[in-house]
Amino acid sequence: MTLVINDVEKQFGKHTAVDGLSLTVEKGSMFGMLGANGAGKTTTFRMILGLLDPTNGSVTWEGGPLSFKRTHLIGYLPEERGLYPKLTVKEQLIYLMRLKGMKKPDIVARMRDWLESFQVPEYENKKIEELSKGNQQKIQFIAAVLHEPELLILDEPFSGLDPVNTDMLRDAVRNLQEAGTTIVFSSHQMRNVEELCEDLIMLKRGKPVLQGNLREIKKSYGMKNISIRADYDLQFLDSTPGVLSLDKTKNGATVKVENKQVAEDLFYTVAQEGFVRKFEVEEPSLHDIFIDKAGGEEGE
Ligand SMILES: Nc1ncnc2c1ncn2[C@@H]1O[C@H](COP(=O)(O)OP(=O)(O)OP(=O)(O)O)[C@@H](O)[C@H]1O
Repeated sequence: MTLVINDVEKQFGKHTAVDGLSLTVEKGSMFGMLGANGAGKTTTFRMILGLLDPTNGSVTWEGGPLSFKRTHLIGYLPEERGLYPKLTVKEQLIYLMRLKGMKKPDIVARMRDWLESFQVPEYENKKIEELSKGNQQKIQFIAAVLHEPELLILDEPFSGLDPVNTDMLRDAVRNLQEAGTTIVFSSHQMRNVEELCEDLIMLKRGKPVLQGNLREIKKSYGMKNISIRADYDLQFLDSTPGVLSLDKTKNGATVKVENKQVAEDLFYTVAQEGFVRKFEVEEPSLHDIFIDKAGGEEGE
C-alpha cells in the first residue's frame, strides 16, 4: 500500500502552485513535506485528499484515487482548524466520526482513551470555544485519528503548541506510525521533522528541490559545520575561501563551510596556527539545509 504522486502540476489561473511533483510514500512510513510559506504543501495535501484535482498528473493510494467515498481511510488535520465552537468536545467528535461511519459507543470509548492519553479527560463535556487554542488543536488531532485511518495527513500539527504539548503530540504521532499508519506531515519546525521523519521532500515555489532519505541527505550534503576549540583567536578563519560563516562560541567557534574539502583544508590551517583542542566536523542541521535550498527569497 503506497501513496504515489506522479508528475503532478496544479495551476490556479496563471499561477503554478505545484510543478512537476513526483513522490512515493511507502505504507507505514513517516514522510515530511517541507517548504517556505506558499511553496505548495497544503495544495499538495488537498490533491492527495481528492479535495482538489491536479491540472496534470495523478495521485493514487493503493492504486486508486482518494475521494470522499474512501474518506474512512484518511485522517486529515487541516492547517486552518475547523471545529464548531458551540459544540462540546464529545458532540463534535461524535458528529465528525459518524460521517466516517463509526458507531456512537465506539466513538465515545476511543474519545475517552485519547482524552486520557492527552491528559485532558475533563474536556469531554466542555465547549470547544472554552478551550485554549493549543487544546483545541489536540481535539482537532483526535478528530483526525479517532477512526484509525490508514493514511494520516497532518498540516502543521505542531504550530501553536507549547513544548509539553508538542512532545505529547510527537509521541502520539510516533505511536500511530508504530501501529502501522502511513503519515505525511508538514512542519516549519525543523527539530520535529528531524526527530520524526525518515524521508522528506522540500518544495520551493511548487517545485521539488530536495528529496530522499533524511539521513542520506545529511550525510551526502556538501555543507558542513565544524566545531573548533583552540588556544588562540579563530576569527581570521572567516576570510578563508569556502567558509560561509563563523560564529564565535564560549571556547572557540562554529564554522560553516561549503564542502568536505574546505573542512580538510581548514584542519591544516588551524593546526599550523597553534594548539587545537577540538576539531569536529558535523553534518548540517535540517535548518541549515532548509535555508540553503528552500528559503531566503522574497515573496515566499
Ligand atoms: N485556491 C487558490 N486559488 C489561488 N491560488 C491559490 C489557492 N490555493 C493556494 N494558492 C496559491 O498557491 C501557492 C501555494 O499555496 P499553499 O497553500 O499550497 O502553500 P503552503 O506551502 O501550504 O504554504 P504555508 O506554509 O504558508 O501554509 C501560493 O502561492 C498560494 O497563494
